[in-house]
Order: sequence, then C-alpha cells, then structure tokens
Amino acid sequence: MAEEAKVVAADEEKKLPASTVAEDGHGGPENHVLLVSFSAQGHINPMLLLGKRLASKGIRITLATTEIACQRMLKSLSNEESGESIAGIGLLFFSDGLSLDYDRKANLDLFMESLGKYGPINLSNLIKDHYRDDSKRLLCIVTNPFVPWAADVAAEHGIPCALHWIQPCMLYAVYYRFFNKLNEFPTLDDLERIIDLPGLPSMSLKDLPTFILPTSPFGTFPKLFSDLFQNLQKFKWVLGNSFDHLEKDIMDSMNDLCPIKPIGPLVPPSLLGQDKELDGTVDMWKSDDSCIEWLDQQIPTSVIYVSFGSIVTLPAAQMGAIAHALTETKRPFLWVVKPPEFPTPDGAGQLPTSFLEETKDQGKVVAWSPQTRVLSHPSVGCFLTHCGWNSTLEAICSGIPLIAYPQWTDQPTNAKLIVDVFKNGVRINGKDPTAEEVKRCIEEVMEGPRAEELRKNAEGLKRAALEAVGEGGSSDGNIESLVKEMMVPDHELVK
Ligand SMILES: O=c1ccn([C@@H]2O[C@H](COP(=O)(O)OP(=O)(O)O)[C@@H](O)[C@H]2O)c(=O)[nH]1
Ligand SMILES: O=C(O)c1ccc(O[C@@H]2O[C@H](CO)[C@@H](O)[C@H](O)[C@H]2O)cc1
Repeated sequence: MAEEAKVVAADEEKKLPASTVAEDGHGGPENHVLLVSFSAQGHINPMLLLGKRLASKGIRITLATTEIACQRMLKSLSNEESGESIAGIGLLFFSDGLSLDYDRKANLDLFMESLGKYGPINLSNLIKDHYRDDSKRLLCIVTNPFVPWAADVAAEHGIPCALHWIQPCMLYAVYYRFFNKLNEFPTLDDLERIIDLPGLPSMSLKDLPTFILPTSPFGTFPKLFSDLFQNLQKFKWVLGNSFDHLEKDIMDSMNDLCPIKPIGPLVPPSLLGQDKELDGTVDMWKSDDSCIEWLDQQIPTSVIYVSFGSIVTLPAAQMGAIAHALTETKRPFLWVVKPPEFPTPDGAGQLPTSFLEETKDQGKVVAWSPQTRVLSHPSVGCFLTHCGWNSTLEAICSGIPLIAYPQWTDQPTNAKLIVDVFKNGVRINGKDPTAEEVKRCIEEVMEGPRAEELRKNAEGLKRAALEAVGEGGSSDGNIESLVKEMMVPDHELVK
C-alpha cells in the first residue's frame, strides 16, 4: 500500500555562501546558468559535468535538484564537505512533495506525480529567491528529461530553456517518432513488427525502450515523455550526451524534425586523461577503494567487471545465473552488488549462499566501486553491464568491450547500439538467461573468435571520444557555439 504522499512544506533551500563577487569583474552582471536535475546519480553527474564545461567558458553554474538527492549525496561526502557546492558548482535543493523516508522506487508513479506537482512551485520560488537582484543574469535554465516541467518554470520567468538529453540520441529519435506518431510501432496485436526508422538500425520489440512497450507497466514515465516530445518547441536548445562519431546518422535523422546538438561524452575528465581534480561528480554511495589494490594484483585484461548501476536490483534467479557463470569461467571478477535500499523477502539483489566463500580466491564483491577508476585499470578485460548510458559512455572512453545485460528504460536500446552500431560488445539473450548463456557471452568477449575485433572497435571508439571533447573537437565546438548563443539575448537575435 503506497504511503500517503506527505506534502512537505515549501522548502528551506540550503543557503549558499553569499556570492561575494556578484559581478563579472568588469562591472557587468554575472552570467549564470541554472541546471535542474532529477535526483538520480545517473542524471546529476552528466548535469554536473556539463556545468563544469560551461564554467570553463566563464559562466557561473548552480545545480538545483531535490532534497532526497541532497540526503543521498551527504551520505557519501567526507566530513569536511558540506553539500552546499560540488567542485565550484553551487547547490540548491527543493522538495518533491514527499518525506525523505518515503520509498520512491517502490511507488514510482506516485513519486513522479508528486514531483511534477510540487517541483515546479518549489523551483519557481527558488528562482525568485536566488536570482532576484540585477547583478546576476540568468542566461538559461538547463533541465533533463525526467523534470521537463522546468521549461514551464523557465517560461514563467522569461528565461530560455535547454533540454539536456542524457541518454543516446537513438532514444531521442525513437521517442520523438513514437510520441508524435510518425512511424508504426509494435502493438499488442502485432508484437513481431520490425521497426525501421531513418538513420537507425532495424529494431524488434526487445530493442525498444521499456516505456513504449505495448505491455509497459509504467504509467507516469510514458505520459511524461509523451508531453515532453510533443512540446519540444519549449526548448531553445536540445543538447545530447553523445558525440558525432558515435551516432552521426541518428543525429542527422533528427535535423529536419528537432535537431539535437552533441556535447558529449560527458564523463569525468580523469577518464579522458585529464587532471582528476577536474572530475567534480557526485557519489551517492561510499566507494570501496580496496578493489583498486585487488585489481593491481591481477593479470592485465583478465578481470570481468560486473555492475548494474545505481537503480537496478536483479531478481534472485538472475543473480544466481551470473554467480554460477562467473564460478564456471574460473576467471577473476569484480562484482558490484549494491544492497537494496529497501530489501524484499524474495531475495532480489542477494548473492547465492556460499558464493562468497566458494569464490574468495577468484573474485571480489563490493557494494560500490570507484567505477571510472576500475574501467581505466589495465587489469579489466570486459564490463558486464546493465547498459546504463553513463556506464556505457565510461566504458567507451576506457576502450573496454561490453557484455550487455539490459534491464529496463533505455537499456535495451543502448544494448542494440552496442551490438549493431558501436560493435564493441555482445548481448546476453533472454529476459531470464541461463548461467550457460551468461558464460557463453563472457567467453565470446574474452577469447572468442570475435574478441580481437570487439577490442579493436572499443579502442577506436575511445580515440574518437577523446577527439570529440578535445580542443577543437566536434563536441567542444558545439559547447563554444552554445555559449555564444546563450550570451545573445532573444530580443537582439535577428529573426
Ligand atoms: O559501483 C558503482 C556503480 C556505478 N557507478 C557510477 O554510477 C553511474 C551509473 O549511471 P548509469 O547511467 O550507468 O546507470 P543508472 O545508475 O542511472 O541506472 C555511472 O556514472 C557509474 O560510474 C559507480 O560509481 N560505482
Ligand atoms: O529513480 C528512478 O526511477 C530512475 C532513476 C534513473 C533512471 O534512469 C537511469 O538514468 C540513465 C540516464 O538517463 C539511464 O541511462 C539508465 O539506464 C537509467 O537507469 C530511471 C529511473
């Protein structure tokens, strides 16, 4: 029974240290951009990384997200960090209308309805309070797909709005065509239909995002995306966390409909060989850094890294299949098993009894890893992943081949990209795959006849990613032109 949504009084946002320099140093108003993000780690981090790119062009950045994100971030911040700013990016928090101990994951629809009802009111109040004096010029509000209503708040305040599309451009194209009814998609009477969209690889039902499946149990997300994709005119820019080389044909297919400007890959700069001090992302769980020392003891490219991100909790049967496959391969593994936030009696997210004892000399299990450091470690040979987009981009920037094991939302489509477009991995077949199927994929990537080809493709994508975000690269150029356009007030634009 879903707990009654408690309306939390209009929030008391975390006051930032007063900005002592409210001007740009030349007497003019300071240029600001406000980032608005959904509370998940996989949403906040790409926003923070975009903010860092904009800040490097001289713009002051603040991130506004919900109070549950603040609580999760504070859990992992060290004592001396305060949660009022991250890597020079100010933080503001607003209530989603629910108490902090409410189980949002178990009541997704109610959570998203409450966020959509109370978020706009509380965000608007934040803007009134925080950007009222003339020394700050709010150039733009950047929002992400799960909080599209920020565009209405931006319009209320007369501020241009950008959508930061934090999944592949392929999802953007599929959702746009689906919700605007431009193409035929599978229905309950026609589940076998093949979907052929311009610029995209042919897809079948298993390749579609779960929010548009005819059997989709998710009420709020499809409605949220339907409203978003039928009202993209609210956004002055659509920015994609991708890059030309990765999805060129797909991006081109949207140029005559609603163009998307690639500015990625937005990953921690240390993954791109830059100074780790520039990383500026947030971890909502404490990393177990002992896995780096463990990796140091392993043979190069020998380790299977397994992680399903911050949201997914695997059913007990799937945990068992992965555990059995890893044992059978006898290969070293590093497996992230994040304890469920709200444990359930069916054993979801739990390891089989005696697995840890049986494999104590073979592998290591941690509750949360420093993932970008793991992926860039020379001992890692492949990544068995749920295909979350941030994890996928991080693997691309590390040149690591993938074993795709998608679970929901965009992940099945990301798996399609990995296998048929990027060609840097293989996909585990079936919703409840056997240990034999998991083991087959592990062996195929580690030393099968295609292992060399997959690794070469992965390394090629890494080079292309580095080029895109490097100075003068395609994504770097798009950030530069975005900043120039932001600086020109609408009334000065030549219509
Ligand atoms: O043990 C872990 C597992 C994941 N991550 C990070 O959590 C994010 C997960 O985002 P993704 O889009 O892959 O999946 P989601 O968690 O949103 O489903 C990525 O940046 C990972 O680097 C991490 O730091 N440690
Ligand atoms: O809390 C939720 O209901 C939630 C959190 C995060 C979700 O999306 C994840 O974000 C990534 C970037 O969009 C995506 O690539 C990943 O597959 C998702 O798990 C969805 C729901």
